[in-house]
Amino acid sequence: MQVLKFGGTSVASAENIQKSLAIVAQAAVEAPVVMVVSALGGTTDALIGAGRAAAAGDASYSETLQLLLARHDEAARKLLANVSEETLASVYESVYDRFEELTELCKGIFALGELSNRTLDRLMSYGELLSSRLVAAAAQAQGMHVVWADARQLIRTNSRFGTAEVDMVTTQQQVASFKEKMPAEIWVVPGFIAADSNGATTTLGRGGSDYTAALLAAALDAEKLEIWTDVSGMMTADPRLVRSARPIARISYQEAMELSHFGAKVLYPPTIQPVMQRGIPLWIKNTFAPDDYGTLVEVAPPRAATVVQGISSIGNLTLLNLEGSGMVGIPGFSKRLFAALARERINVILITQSSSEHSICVGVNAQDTAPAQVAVDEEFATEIAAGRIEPLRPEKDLAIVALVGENMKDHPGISGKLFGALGQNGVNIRAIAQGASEKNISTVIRAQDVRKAINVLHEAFFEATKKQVNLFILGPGNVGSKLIEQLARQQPHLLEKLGLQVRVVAIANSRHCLVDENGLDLTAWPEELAQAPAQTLEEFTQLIIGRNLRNSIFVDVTANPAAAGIYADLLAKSVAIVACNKVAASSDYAHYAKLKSLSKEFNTSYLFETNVGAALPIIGTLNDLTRSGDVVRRMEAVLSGTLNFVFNNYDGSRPFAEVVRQAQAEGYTEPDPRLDLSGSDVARKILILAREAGQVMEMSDIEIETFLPPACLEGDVEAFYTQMAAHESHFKALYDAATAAGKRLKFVARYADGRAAVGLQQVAPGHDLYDLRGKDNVVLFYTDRYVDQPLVVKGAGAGAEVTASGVFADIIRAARL
Ligand SMILES: NC(=O)C1=CN([C@@H]2O[C@H](COP(=O)(O)OP(=O)(O)OC[C@H]3O[C@@H](n4cnc5c(N)ncnc54)[C@H](OP(=O)(O)O)[C@@H]3O)[C@@H](O)[C@H]2O)C=CC1
Ligand SMILES: N[C@@H](CC=O)C(=O)O
Repeated sequence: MQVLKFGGTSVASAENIQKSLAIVAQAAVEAPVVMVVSALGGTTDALIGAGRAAAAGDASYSETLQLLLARHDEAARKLLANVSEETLASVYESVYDRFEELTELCKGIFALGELSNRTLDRLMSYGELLSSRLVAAAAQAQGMHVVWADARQLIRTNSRFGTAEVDMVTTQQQVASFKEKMPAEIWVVPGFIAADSNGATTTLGRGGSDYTAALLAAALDAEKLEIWTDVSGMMTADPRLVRSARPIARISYQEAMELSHFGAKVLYPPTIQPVMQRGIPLWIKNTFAPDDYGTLVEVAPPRAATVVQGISSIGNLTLLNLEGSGMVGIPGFSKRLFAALARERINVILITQSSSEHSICVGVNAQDTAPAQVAVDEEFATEIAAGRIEPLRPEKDLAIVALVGENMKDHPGISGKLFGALGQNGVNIRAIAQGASEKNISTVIRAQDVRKAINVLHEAFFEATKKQVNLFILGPGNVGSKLIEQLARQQPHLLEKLGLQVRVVAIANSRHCLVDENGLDLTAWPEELAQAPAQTLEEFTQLIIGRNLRNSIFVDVTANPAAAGIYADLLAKSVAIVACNKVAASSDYAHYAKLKSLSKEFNTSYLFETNVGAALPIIGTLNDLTRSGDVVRRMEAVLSGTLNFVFNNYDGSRPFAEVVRQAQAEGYTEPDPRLDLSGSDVARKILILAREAGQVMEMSDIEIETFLPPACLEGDVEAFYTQMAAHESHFKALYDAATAAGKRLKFVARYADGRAAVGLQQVAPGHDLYDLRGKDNVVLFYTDRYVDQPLVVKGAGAGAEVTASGVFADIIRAARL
């Protein structure tokens, strides 16, 4: 024999019932079938609602019953369209009779104003009684040899209404004798319901139809049990939370049990025990895609390709912490804690105790929080009054996320990877539990982190080839728009070669903010951004934090001080920062140091390679030197693309101001070009290099020798250009003097022994800085290892395209951390 169970969606409508019957008909060709059915999807909830309404004196329960009747009536008409009048009348009678009973029952509840567990069990049983009658009639109408079997005559339980426990021995006997009396090709049996020794209706818990099927499979020693549902098997994670979740083909009973306990809703947890005891294979199949393989739960599945089989979660969790020095070394505290909870019938989901014995922590369903608190505080009233332990401390809004897999046993590094992946994404772990069997590692985290945590873990354990990265880009100007262009072009390459799915979730400037959590269209963004709503920087920060997406990176492509002010908040939430904005790294040393330490503390990136020399690997090289123990003694550099361009192109044949305008037009200058021309931009770059070399320095420690007449720095940018034009002779004189000496003008930054200065110099031929073309930058590092011959980094040091490519490279570094 074989047992096939069809869940609520599989029998939710006449069409679905037809699909289920087709599956049964095909199976019956091989061997007799026991078809266990749930109530039509949504019926049980409706019945409970009607019962509660009636008990509360709300007459609207009768409308609920009418709706249920109409729904069953409609299904019956469709399913039985071709049967004789006589058959139809008899089916209708049985359906209407049930509704009459149901109506009477609800009237009684209404009159008494009370809904006991016993009555509720009876009330709920009508869902399966009706559906199974309907399915049996439809099967008969199709010419199948069907017997309707009342589960209450098959499955015996005790009289604990609501949570009845099965009497296996009597159930086995009743099933055997029924089989003898009523042999048939197909039995149709209502799931979920049973009866106690007095014949009173009991139920097996929500989802209990799976259990009914497993009990019958065990009692009949069936060849197999099939659970037909609306998904193609047990999944590696909840597909509503993880898009890339996939079905698990083969899994052991123990693993399936762990996963079903931890919220894999396709299987009611107690289902596995009866079939596991007899080694009956259990299939989970999809009624709506019957050809899909599904999941086979069996004794010894082949070794899985992945160490972890699935990731599961339980929401609505409260942690109860019992703490106090009075517990240490005294036997019996845990026993009393668990006894107090058990007296209130509170189920303990998770237990942890530190070896200091100073605290015990248990996880319970959130709805049990208040009764648990009362029960435990009462139990320990004496100790609490004496100050030996604290009153029970509940922590709410938590969830469990668990890794499940038999291969985790004796496999080092699994917990390390788990903690690393969660830690990098700012998911704080409140408690941990791992049984000695090593089949399950459970972590308790904030409920609001569950989606992110499961996705991060799914990527870490199942998608070695893919990691999703979520970018929030502020400042799509000169550099920012080039960056977006490069990202759009390289997305396929990143996925294929680096396994990175880089999505731009938000783009904002000072006026608008465009957001799409599924990733923006990187071609249409300029028009869409212009139409998008306004958002303050504070709101943008909250957007990044609030979305709580895994592997989030804030990309600051502005020159704005306020934007630099949000890094600390983001790093503290494990959001990585990639900035070409130089404000933060050149701000007060204390702030710079705080950002560096937050990045360490929260194990996330703060990268700003483009702050010096655009995309040239200057900061990276310096970091490599110092990390390997070298000491930077001296640096000599040209760090302004703008100034190098200007002095390479100015010879007095056209006005100095015009050459500066050209540098601005070509995208080398800061948004405010006065920063370049005044030497301030170079000063902040040498400051950043000195700091990265290990010096504690402030901007005020940098000596800036400006070559601009003071009048050029008064007023706004237009006044700056006007004043430069007015002082043309000053610039010409600087040029002529250098040329007369056979030298070139270079704006040079120098650092030595903790002191730094920037200024214009005449550089002679043969000097390392003399032959520096166009907008190039160069840095000469003199260190303990590079004593006479410096380590030189040289190349294009400004421009939107190259700078964007440097930001891009930092994004990849942050993504691959
Ligand atoms: N050009 C280069 O060679 C290099 C540049 N950099 C750095 O790149 C950064 C950007 O330069 P660049 O692209 O030329 O500058 P742009 O002026 O072209 O772009 C700046 C962008 O920032 C936005 N922005 C400004 N203030 C805010 C704010 N408060 N909130 C949100 N968005 C804001 C602007 O939006 P809006 O249009 O609304 O004002 C604009 O989109 C600068 O920090 C610069 O130092 C670094 C290395 C090299
Ligand atoms: N304005 C800067 C650009 C990069 O920092 C420069 O000219 O070097």
